[in-house]
Amino acid sequence: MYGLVNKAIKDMVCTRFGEDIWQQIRHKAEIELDVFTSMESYPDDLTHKLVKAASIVLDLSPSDIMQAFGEYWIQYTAQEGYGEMIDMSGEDLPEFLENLDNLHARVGVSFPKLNPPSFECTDMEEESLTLHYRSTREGLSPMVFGLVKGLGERFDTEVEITQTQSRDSGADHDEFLLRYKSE
Ligand SMILES: O=C(O)CCCCN(CCc1ccccc1OCc1ccc(-c2ccc(Oc3ccccc3)cc2)cc1)Cc1ccc(C(=O)O)cc1
Repeated sequence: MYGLVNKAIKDMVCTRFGEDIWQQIRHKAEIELDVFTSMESYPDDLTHKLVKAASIVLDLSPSDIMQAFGEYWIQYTAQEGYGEMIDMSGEDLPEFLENLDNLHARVGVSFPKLNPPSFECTDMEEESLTLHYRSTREGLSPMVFGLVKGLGERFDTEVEITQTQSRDSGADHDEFLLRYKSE
């Protein structure tokens, strides 16, 4: 994952729990680095270690950590200069999700080590859609709940997300039913 992700995790911990909780998490994760370079690519394992250590130190489940991170990612990337990119990708929540693979393709042009997940929308109705999430990475599906919640806040749209299929229980990809109020 690009360092931007690890920087966002550090930033979320520092702003919400303080610097010394971050140091405890970094120590527990046995990570020497204290500064992550946004445009450098780091092993995915480093991010998994951070999530696991944060879950122990904060006494929260890894799923809670990933949901909180997903939500934080939306505001963090907007403040880190990707706000226009997000704004260009859709006028509303469904349109953004339909364009998300294109957004990743655009980022990937400049940053070839990007290994983005794929998001596909089907069964699109006025106030609902099915979101298919495919990733080469294991166990990050709780992050999708937070990402969608964060998008709801960004688009000022009430959204309810339920997982309808899960890789953990044998499906070939994760699937979510999204219900939202169209303004
Ligand atoms: O792999 C998985 O299964 C879960 C990945 C969860 C994080 N994604 C969230 C995607 C997303 C979902 C909903 C709404 C918004 C989302 O993200 C928008 C977005 C996506 C990518 C970036 C991005 C921008 C620059 C990057 O790299 C940099 C950063 C600074 C300078 C140079 C390069 C890396 C990602 C920014 C916003 C974004 C992402 C971040 C990093 C990677 C990667 O390094 O492969 C792949 C995807």
